[in-house]
Amino acid sequence: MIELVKFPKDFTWGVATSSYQIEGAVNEDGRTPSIWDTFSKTEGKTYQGHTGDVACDHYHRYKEDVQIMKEIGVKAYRFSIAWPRIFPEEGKYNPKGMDFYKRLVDELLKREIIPVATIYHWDLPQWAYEKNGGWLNRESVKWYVEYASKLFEELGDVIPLWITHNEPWCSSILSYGIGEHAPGHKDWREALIAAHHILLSHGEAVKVFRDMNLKGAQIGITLNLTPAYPASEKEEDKLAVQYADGFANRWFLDPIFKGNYPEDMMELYSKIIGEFDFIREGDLETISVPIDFLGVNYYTRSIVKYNEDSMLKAENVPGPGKKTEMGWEISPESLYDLLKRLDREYTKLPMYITENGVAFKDEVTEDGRVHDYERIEYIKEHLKAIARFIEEGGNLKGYFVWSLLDNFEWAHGYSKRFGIVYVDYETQKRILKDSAFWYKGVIEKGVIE
Ligand SMILES: N#[N+]C[C@@H]1[C@@H](O)[C@H](O)[C@@H](O)[C@@H]2O[C@H]12
Repeated sequence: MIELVKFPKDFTWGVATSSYQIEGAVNEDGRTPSIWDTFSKTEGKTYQGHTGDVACDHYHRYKEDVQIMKEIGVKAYRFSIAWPRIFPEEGKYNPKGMDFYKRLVDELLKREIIPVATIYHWDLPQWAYEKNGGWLNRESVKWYVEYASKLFEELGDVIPLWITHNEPWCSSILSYGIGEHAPGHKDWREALIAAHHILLSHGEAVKVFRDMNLKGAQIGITLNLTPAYPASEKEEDKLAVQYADGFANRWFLDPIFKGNYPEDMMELYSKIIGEFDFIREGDLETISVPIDFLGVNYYTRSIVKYNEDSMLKAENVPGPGKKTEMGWEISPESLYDLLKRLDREYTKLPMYITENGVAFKDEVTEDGRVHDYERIEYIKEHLKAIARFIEEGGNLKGYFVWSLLDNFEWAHGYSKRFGIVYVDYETQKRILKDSAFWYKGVIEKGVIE
């Protein structure tokens, strides 16, 4: 007996991308460098020195890509807007840069695909970084609000869903603390300062959004969340989970939904960074202004054991499940656990899975196809976890596959393929993978078998 898992008729089936990862055209129509242009051109920062100079050439091929979305039947397209196209210099608006997004949105609306815009997906203008370190400078909040306000003015009447930030954990901790992403700093105090200013900019942008009273438009934020599990039943491993959870999840969930940073993490971090003198009166009220939805990016879980020598008192141990090309354990059941926890402890607001997907070694076979069965299996199992949550009354409104296209996977360059559409970077030819055809069927029927 084949088990059929049904989704609500109005479920939002989508795909997601981001500007620096697919657009290319880095010097076109007034765009100036972002921190990722600089970082990717810095020796040793990306796989084989790959950059986003050309990427998927989406800036020129966007009509073809929107047509592909139509063929797959997606209902919504989550893309990000490149800040350096809109404000190539401080205070200098670039209408030509905005015009690209107006053309893109027109194409989407012509095909009845809902545009979902991420305001910041990591491509900070280089000019902002050069003013005392970008997100380290509290002025970044002002620059960001000026940028977001212009987007609301110019596109607020045609884009119904706005995401202020993509994965603030990555644009602060990974970028200013761990150093794997642009601008590549390795300073814990800087990481927490950047996180604070990014969250503050989120809150200030939401306030402006509310004041503009954009009919039918909603605003939220996308967090990458990684549920942590203990390596054993030992009390010390459970303590390791508490800190791993605070590090990955609560440091962002708590200020947004509870109006405070988690006490246990403040105590832990204060031993490393000293005073939290960058937090001012009223900041947490701003950060926790009400939003309309939460975007959740989910890829994997973590399993941790206690390690006295680690700053977080936690050390990752590999999970028993199958691993992806990124080395991440496949754990759809942890997505179910995560959603139930968010519902229980944080919010009853609508949620969207704004990214879920997987990298495997995709190859074009002799028949000219890409038989990515493992990706179909991955998406199917995660959709089943989502369906179970919805079945139990969970307020989950949509799912965006990461990604529409194979693209520039940050420090991994083009070595990791996440797309449901294969990109031959030599020719820029697009090939719908088997997963794209499978996803088309799921969208058409609203069920998975
Ligand atoms: N890695 N990985 C894939 C994917 C990345 O390509 C996106 O840009 C991020 O939002 C998030 O990290 C997830």
